[in-house]
Amino acid sequence: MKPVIALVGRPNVGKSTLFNRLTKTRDAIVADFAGLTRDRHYGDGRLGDRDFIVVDTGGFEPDSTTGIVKEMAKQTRQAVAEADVVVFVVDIRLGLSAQDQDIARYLRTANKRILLAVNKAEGMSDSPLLGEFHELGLGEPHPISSAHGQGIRSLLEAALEPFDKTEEEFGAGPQEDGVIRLAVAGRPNVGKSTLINTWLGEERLVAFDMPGTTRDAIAVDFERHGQKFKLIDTAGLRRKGKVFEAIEKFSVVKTLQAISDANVVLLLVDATQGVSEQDAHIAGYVLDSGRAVVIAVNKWDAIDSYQREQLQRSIEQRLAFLKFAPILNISALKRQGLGPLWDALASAYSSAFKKMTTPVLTRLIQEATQHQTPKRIGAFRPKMRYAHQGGMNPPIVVIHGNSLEGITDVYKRYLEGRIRDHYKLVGTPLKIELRSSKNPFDEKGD
Ligand SMILES: Nc1nc2c(ncn2[C@@H]2O[C@H](COP(=O)(O)OP(=O)(O)OP(=O)(O)O)[C@@H](O)[C@H]2O)c(=O)[nH]1
Ligand SMILES: Nc1nc2c(ncn2[C@@H]2O[C@H](COP(=O)(O)OP(=O)(O)OP(=O)(O)O)[C@@H](O)[C@H]2O)c(=O)[nH]1
Repeated sequence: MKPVIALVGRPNVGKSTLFNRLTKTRDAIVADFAGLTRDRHYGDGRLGDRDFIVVDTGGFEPDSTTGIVKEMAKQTRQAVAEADVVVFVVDIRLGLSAQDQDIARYLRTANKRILLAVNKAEGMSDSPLLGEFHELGLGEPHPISSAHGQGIRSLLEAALEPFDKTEEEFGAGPQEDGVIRLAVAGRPNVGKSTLINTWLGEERLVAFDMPGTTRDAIAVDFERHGQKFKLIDTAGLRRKGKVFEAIEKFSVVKTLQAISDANVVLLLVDATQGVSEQDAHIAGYVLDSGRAVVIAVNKWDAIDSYQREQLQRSIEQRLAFLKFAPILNISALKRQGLGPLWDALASAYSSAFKKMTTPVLTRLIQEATQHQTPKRIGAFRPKMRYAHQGGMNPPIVVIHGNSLEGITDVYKRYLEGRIRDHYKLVGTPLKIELRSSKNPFDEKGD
């Protein structure tokens, strides 16, 4: 599982700036789409080949007892509880404050790995001002400048140090071993546990590991018609373990971790509620992850035909950015639509791991160009030469050529459509990467 880093500190010390710096290195699979709501409090980060999740918290005032401030403190506590590492951010220009002392006192009791980041320290890495932060009793202060990107790498290295190298901690990444790693995501009450209990009542349960610690995900292995599945970290089953009774019902962190450990995500939407803001958020995380997706509208039995029509339209609109995902209507309670759902999950998995050869991909892009030439931008017309597969789950197609920076998003989508049609890809995003030869003059004339 990806380690989780929570950023904590009083308002205005630069947490959001640090968050943006830690998360912007990851390139999102697609650009902005209408309807895609991104949550600025959770993001994916990467250091070398190590992935992690960053959680930004509102300004933290541990003793506040009222209104919105109290709510912020509650969310911060949850973020700390779910984190593997807490980065406590302070401001060197304002110096150590009583509030910092309060936060430090709270953090020392939280029983977590804590790193102290002294922000706004550009050009001050040797400053004697750093010394006073030792008082917090949280170890060596790390001088950083979030705004200027100084000291960030060594802070991250220290943060991720306990997770070094063990592949398990970072998730083995997408694997194709015939076992479909499946995460069921959806907001509380959508019917996750009903669906899972229905499945597990009907299919052959192979193994069920109760987690030993909060870091372990629950994984349930089962088989259907000879196809092996591994169900990852399901909220409904978690409820039965008495160890976890105190955990919030819905956790973004757990959802993000489960999504990144999965090959295929089943996104459940509640037919009686429509697509909520929270559904759109979860869908946004799924999109960013690059995982295969199937959308199932549960409780289909509970709405009438007029509502069904309305709902279908609103799903198509609000989740338009997941239009590669098939949408199925099911009733977990009445056991309806479950056969087609299995088929959709299996097709999404095989699409995500589709093998695409260089000759076929190259032929596809050549045919696409013959059919519709990319527009000339400036002096050069983009010229695609060949394409090969660069990854799976999601499938990545890398196209090589000249002046490819001139290829527009519209043209990219056109190429994507042609590749999708040829390979009959359903339920998986497809990523296209363009690599231009450095100097178009070098190959002029051919
Ligand atoms: N000089 C300097 N200023 C910084 C640095 N990082 C952030 N700032 C500035 O500090 C101010 C607060 O930054 P934010 O990132 O919004 O702080 P925050 O802790 O997220 O604040 P809240 O959203 O109120 O919790 C902004 O004006 C930033 O430009 C830094 O490394 N150096
Ligand atoms: N009509 C109808 N009700 C359903 C269906 N599936 C679940 N429900 C009901 O929806 C409610 C919530 O179901 P749960 O399975 O507990 O939902 P959950 O997503 O696991 O909820 P949390 O555990 O709170 O995250 C229960 O009252 C279920 O009986 C369905 O297909 N049709």
